[in-house]
Amino acid sequence: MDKIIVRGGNPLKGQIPISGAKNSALTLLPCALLTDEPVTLRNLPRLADIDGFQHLMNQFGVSTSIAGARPEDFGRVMTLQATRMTSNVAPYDLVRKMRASILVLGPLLARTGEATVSLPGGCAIGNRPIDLHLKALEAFGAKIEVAAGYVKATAPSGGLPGGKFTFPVVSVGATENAIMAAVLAKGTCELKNAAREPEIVDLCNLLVAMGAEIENIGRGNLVIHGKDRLHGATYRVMSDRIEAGSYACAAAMTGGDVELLGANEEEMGATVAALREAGVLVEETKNGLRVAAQGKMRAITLTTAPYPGFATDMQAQFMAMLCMAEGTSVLTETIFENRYMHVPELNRMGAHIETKGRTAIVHGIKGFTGAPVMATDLRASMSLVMAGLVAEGETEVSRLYHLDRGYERLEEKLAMVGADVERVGAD
Ligand SMILES: CC(=O)N[C@H]1[C@@H](OP(=O)(O)OP(=O)(O)OC[C@H]2O[C@@H](n3ccc(=O)[nH]c3=O)[C@H](O)[C@@H]2O)O[C@H](CO)[C@@H](O)[C@@H]1O
Ligand SMILES: C=C(OP(=O)(O)O)C(=O)O
Repeated sequence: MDKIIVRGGNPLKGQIPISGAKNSALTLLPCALLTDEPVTLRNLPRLADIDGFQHLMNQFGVSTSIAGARPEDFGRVMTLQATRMTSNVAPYDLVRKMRASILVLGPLLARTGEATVSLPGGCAIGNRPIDLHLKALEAFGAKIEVAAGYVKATAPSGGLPGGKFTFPVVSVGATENAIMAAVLAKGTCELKNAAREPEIVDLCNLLVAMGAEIENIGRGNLVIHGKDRLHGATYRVMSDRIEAGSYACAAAMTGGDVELLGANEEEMGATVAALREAGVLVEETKNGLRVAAQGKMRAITLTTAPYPGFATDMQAQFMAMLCMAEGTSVLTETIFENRYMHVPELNRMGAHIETKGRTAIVHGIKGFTGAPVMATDLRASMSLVMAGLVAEGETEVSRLYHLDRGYERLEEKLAMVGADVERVGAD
């Protein structure tokens, strides 16, 4: 299996192109199930998760074609067409590899009146139930049965009548599934306490481009008037605010100065605010965001929360960065119960982090020391690469399949800004 070798000590300097957002792409792809016309997505990141989703779509009989994919370019363009569906079953083997597969449930149900999807199960960061996905679909009139590890959703003949649902806790995925089911409902669907993440806005914008009628986009109370049919569209995936935030933290902790091409400050509010509070310079440029270190960083306190709060997907990267700040930072994880898998690995590299339940106390250190490390999830893996960028000596990060799920050609982008990093095949 491949490994990434990082030799620390180089400040990151230069420009980094930011890819299309994984978490947006994973909810835009299943929208192709909602129409028999072609849906073309531009700026799709080249990631293992996107390849996995393409296979899943092919399994339903959706044709997919990729254009303009020169190996040297970041991103690509994919056209999907669900002219005739050959299946509405998402099997365990495909779903278990990628939790986001559950996002086909709503659109399959809306398009074919029935969907059978394997339960995705938990993962390293937490239990991750799907009860809210099911309750929202039920509120819109679906019949839900769970048996033998699969969920089967059925709509009355003629389609989902529509209805109202209030989320007891904010869920990104459940909001997405509910929206995708609602756009083809017979009546009106209302969602309260819906997620407001920029990726949800991206989803709504694509659906509107396909002919959907959605009120209050970007707000917690969504009203969706179902349409008889949607049509095709061409749409550009938003840029990845988590990838951009990760490189911002990496630049800051290495004493660097980078321009993140395509990054959008408006969608990165809490990340930018936290960087500034830590003493990092962040300013908008014509093409994105400039992030530059300004001497020693200050310790800060952060608590993860649904958007517009501080993203759980940025917690591990901030933790690595704050190890290099002056003083003691406090991070609290409120979204996932087990999202501190990076702590023991960072501590092996010389960090001084203590966890007490959902809170992590991060004591500033003078520096990391390189070590062989591995992580059990995507952002945790990134935090280890980042520690490696400032560490004395060599850090060897293994289990790259986590990083490959969410960072397009990470080692190439880091090398573009002066990092000493290479991917090697393990013997
Ligand atoms: C592909 C994608 O977009 N993934 C993102 C999405 O994951 P995902 O959509 O899985 O995360 P959710 O927003 O649904 O999860 C938020 C919280 O709600 C709970 N919950 C969720 C659904 C449910 O039916 N019942 C329930 O209790 C979860 O356990 C968690 O504690 O949002 C997360 C929170 O911003 C991010 O970390 C992930 O990167
Ligand atoms: C947790 C994440 O993704 P997923 O929901 O795909 O596991 C993430 O992107 O940090």
